[in-house]
Amino acid sequence: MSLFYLGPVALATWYGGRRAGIGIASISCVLWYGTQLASGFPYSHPLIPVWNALIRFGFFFVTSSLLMALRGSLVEQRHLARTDVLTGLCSRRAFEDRLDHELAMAQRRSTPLTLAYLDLDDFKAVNDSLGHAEGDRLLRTTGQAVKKALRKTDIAARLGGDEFALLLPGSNGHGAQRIVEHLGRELREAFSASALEITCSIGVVSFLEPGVSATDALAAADALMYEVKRQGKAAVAFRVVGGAPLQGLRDDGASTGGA
Ligand SMILES: Nc1nc2c(ncn2[C@@H]2O[C@H](COP(=O)(O)OP(=O)(O)OP(=O)(O)O)[C@@H](O)[C@H]2O)c(=O)[nH]1
Repeated sequence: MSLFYLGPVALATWYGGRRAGIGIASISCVLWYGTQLASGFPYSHPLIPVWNALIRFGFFFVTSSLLMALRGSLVEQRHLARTDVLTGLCSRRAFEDRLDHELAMAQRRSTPLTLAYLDLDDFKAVNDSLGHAEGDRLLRTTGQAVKKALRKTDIAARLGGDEFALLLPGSNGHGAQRIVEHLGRELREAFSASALEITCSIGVVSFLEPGVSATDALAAADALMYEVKRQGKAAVAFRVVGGAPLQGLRDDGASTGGA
């Protein structure tokens, strides 16, 4: 009988929250109390059915509270898994999910999409010379500058260490160039405000005819960023994949300016 009432209480708590759970628990106890009275059972004391109803309500209340705590902790775990705690940007996992989704949308709508891969230059030296806490502060500063530079529809992530990724849905090479230039200004401002001589290397790949997998897209932007590192760091390289080459943008990964 308890389980008969417990099911709806648990479901109401899980999907509707504590109030809904307590509401259903109260209704269940009243109904149960009513059926006990209606059964005509000869209780040794008239208050026994009331006592039973209170005990059941207490049981439902505790169950409901435990379920709420469990649900809260699951929601928090999920949020933590999808967020980079240090910067508040997306985690790698969340970013890859969004990239998958945005690539599928871009393919369906035949719209372009740009992916940028950013890595701080000589970040290890900051950690080594100024300490890990200062390194963390720099990562947070970078995350804030990235957030400031992006549009609401763009997505940014810290993939790990000093590596960041930016996803710019709907942006072709020219649109991405404007955003990345804006990002460069934000980063220079943020770094100079922190009195740190820091630069970064960025690889920006625009997919004009998306049909590429998330893994390959990320690998292409990562490879382009490494090409910038190899050529001396502190620069941005743009690359356009698919469609006709755009005027003013090299599609061979050439460096186009400092970051
Ligand atoms: N402060 C801090 N450091 C981190 C964190 N995660 C990784 N690191 C450090 O970040 C550094 C990453 O260095 P790399 O990107 O490999 O090298 P780099 O010095 O930036 O050199 P280049 O990438 O070649 O310019 C390593 O020293 C890691 O220990 C973190 O969360 N906080």
